Amino acid sequence: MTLAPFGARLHAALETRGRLCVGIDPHASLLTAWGLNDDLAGLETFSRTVVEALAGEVAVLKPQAAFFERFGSRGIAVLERSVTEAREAGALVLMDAKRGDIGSTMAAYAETFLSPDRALFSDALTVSPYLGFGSLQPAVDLARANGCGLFALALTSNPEGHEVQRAVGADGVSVAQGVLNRLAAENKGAEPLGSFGAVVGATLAEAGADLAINGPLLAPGVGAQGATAADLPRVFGDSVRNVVPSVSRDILKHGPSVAALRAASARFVEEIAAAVK
Ligand SMILES: O=C(O)c1cc(=O)[nH]c(=O)n1[C@@H]1O[C@H](COP(=O)(O)O)[C@@H](O)[C@H]1O
Repeated sequence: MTLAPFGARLHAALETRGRLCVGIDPHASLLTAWGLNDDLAGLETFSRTVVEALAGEVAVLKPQAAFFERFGSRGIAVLERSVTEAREAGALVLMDAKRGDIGSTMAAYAETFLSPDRALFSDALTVSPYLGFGSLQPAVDLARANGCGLFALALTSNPEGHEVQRAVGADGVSVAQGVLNRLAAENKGAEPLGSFGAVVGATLAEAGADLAINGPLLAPGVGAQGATAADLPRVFGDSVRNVVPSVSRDILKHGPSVAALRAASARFVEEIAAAVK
């Protein structure tokens, strides 16, 4: 079955389920706070609970691969099941693996996450463009062919990102703006929304870049990193209509109660809707 383009699927999901991505980040401290052990069984219970609570509710779930990789191949098996079950329950899955390498290796990463016949097949993948945006071409091509999306790191939520991303090249264009321009080119003419998104932290004092890429803008940093829904219009300006705020710890801390997880994510959806008119 061929999927419709990711941008169109995301646009529809945001309209029907609300504008929110929830991260599945099984931190050791969260497992402990949920009364679980920091082991494979704890990981399994945590992930199953988040998927059960939220995959039928929120537009996007974003598993953070690092927390599953901590447990080796059996942790990755848990990740595989989480992805499959979340997709079956109707959530779009954005795999947060931040892959980026030379083109020939990038092709293998793309196959892993963006080929429908692979166990970790996801609707979209976070990618790092810092080996040069062109090195991502195999992922761009496979995503386009299979109805998937990419989110390229442009202006990340952490303070250290600035030294690389705000650097200005000989042409007077910042590194981040260069990434945004390449994404805009990939999204040209796409309706209602392109499939090639940027990551732009909600924690930024200001974007200081042209965010009109005709694609989604993933905005981590809301909650535990200090940003709030009210910050979004200031950071994103007119492009706020394409923002997809992402929250992990500030929702996950409400578990293990399924009802409390749902209530916390519903509160964020409401706050975001009120801030992003
Ligand atoms: O790509 C990301 O999702 C991401 C990019 C970024 O600039 N900053 C950022 O925090 N993230 C991820 O978003 C999540 C943030 O988690 P919380 O701070 O708990 O909401 C983590 O999984 C990060 O790896």
